[in-house]
Amino acid sequence: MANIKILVGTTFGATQEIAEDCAAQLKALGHEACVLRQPQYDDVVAEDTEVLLVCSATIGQGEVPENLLPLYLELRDRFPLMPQVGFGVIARGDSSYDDFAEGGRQVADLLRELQLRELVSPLFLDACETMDPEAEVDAWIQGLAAKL
Ligand SMILES: Cc1cc2nc3c(=O)[nH]c(=O)nc-3n(C[C@H](O)[C@H](O)[C@H](O)COP(=O)(O)O)c2cc1C
Repeated sequence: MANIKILVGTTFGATQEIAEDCAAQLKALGHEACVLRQPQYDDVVAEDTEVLLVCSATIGQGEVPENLLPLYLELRDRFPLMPQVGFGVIARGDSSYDDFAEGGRQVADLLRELQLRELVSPLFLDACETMDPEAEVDAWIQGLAAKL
């Protein structure tokens, strides 16, 4: 059983719903999962953090949503190395924009720099293609859970 902290980056709420679905599925598989809508630096670097699951949309011109941005910037500034922590990223965007899913990509890049272990490749969700990504998310979570 793993302790999974789900960090949400959202502006309009769609990615929050995805994060809640992930939490429900991970709990059904016997893991501990909590969704952090305003994730703080201390939550992330806490000793009980085993896995970070980042569910992030993109806003502006390829930017991390405002609710996740302070944590992103603090991690980038303070640069805590966390090789003992695993991670996965769900990056939601819209391919009609130039910088598709760039917010999630930026977070994934930073977590790699901080030496977290990438458990599975990021899942990219295109709001332009599918409004209801539940099946894709469920399959991806199964893949993640197999690595825990
Ligand atoms: C003003 C605005 C800017 C956006 N910029 C981007 C972008 O640069 N790249 C991208 O992939 N998606 C972009 N999107 C699309 C959102 O990421 C997408 O609609 C997503 O589903 C929103 O998720 P949320 O409801 O969790 O905020 C933008 C949407 C808006 C409204």
